[in-house]
Amino acid sequence: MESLLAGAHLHPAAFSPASLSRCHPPSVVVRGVHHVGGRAVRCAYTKDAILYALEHDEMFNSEEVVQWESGKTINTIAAAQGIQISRRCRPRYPSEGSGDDKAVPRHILEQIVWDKEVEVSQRKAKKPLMNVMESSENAPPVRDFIGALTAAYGRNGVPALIAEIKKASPGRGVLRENFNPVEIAQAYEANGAACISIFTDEKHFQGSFESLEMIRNSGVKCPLLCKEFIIDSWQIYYARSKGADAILLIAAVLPDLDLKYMLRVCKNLGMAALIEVQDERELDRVLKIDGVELIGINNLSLETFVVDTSNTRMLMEKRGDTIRDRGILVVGESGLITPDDVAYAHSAGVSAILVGESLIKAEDPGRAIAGLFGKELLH
Ligand SMILES: O=P(O)(O)OC[C@@H](O)[C@@H](O)c1c[nH]c2ccccc12
Repeated sequence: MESLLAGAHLHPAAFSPASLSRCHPPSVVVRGVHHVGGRAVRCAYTKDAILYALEHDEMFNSEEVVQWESGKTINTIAAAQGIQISRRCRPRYPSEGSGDDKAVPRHILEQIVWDKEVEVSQRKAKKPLMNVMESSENAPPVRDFIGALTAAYGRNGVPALIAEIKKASPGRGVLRENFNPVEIAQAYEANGAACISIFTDEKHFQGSFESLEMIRNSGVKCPLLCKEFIIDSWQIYYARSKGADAILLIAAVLPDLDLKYMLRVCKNLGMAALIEVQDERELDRVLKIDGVELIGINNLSLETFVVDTSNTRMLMEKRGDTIRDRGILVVGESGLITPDDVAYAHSAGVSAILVGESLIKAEDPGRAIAGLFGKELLH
């Protein structure tokens, strides 16, 4: 499966423009047999990998293409996995079809994803994959996100804190008027946050990649999570190029093959992936994937933006044993405000928590950390 990422073992004749024009970002679209040293190895190629290979003339000895995975559309594949988000697949290449502009999103998450498709296609047009890959190579070195969480948990005996920087959210509007992301990050770090999560989505959360980059260049040492709605591996390279050490992958948005592929992209870049689930079905999908190290259980429904803090406990009761056996670290996410909330999440079995609103809204977000835990954190 090495070719999954490299995209470098393909024969151009196997891929007609018509097949590439299908609407499949960036899932695996084709399976093939690749002959290595006389041995046939089954491979899966992503559309990005194919396009990358086509664009860069990196064609080697692909033999036979067995079957287009894409007899089905991405939406059919996703729906069969319980995903409620449809992809509109805005045109990226001239041969690709356009989305249906009159469609109405079913809920806020679908709206966000549709907006993200437009944003990413525009960003990609300005900075193609090759350029962003190159910038990611020149980015400041990756820091160990999971290591920082584990160390902080060991040090404090309470779940490690991923403190979040977000100016606004669709459910709550603007959370803080006087908003200086670098100052907040420094205050979080000084008060014992293990890692920092930075919203980069502009349209719905008023975040930016500039804040991520500024925080990374400000001397803050905590590993940084790029909090983005990732739908395309291009965004992972982009996040890395801006100094991110980890990214978020949302199981409600991404079909299994995208999760697997993107996890692999992350690992190749040395980054961590926080894979976020909100229900049992998503958790079971994620637990089937090899190499998962970090799962976030969200108490926030991304369809309704309603919070239920018992969600983490409920899912841990059901799947905690498997999670522990696999050595996966779980992050409890959203709606945590008081030391009792933290204790509740801890007793459910999480080793880390992701907290935004209750810190951001406080007059002094740094000092609010001691209030959240009921004690000062060591760092
Ligand atoms: O601000 P809160 O309730 O402390 O939650 C933080 C974080 O969990 C939340 O921002 C979040 C986690 N995953 C998401 C996905 C989309 C939107 C928001 C989120």
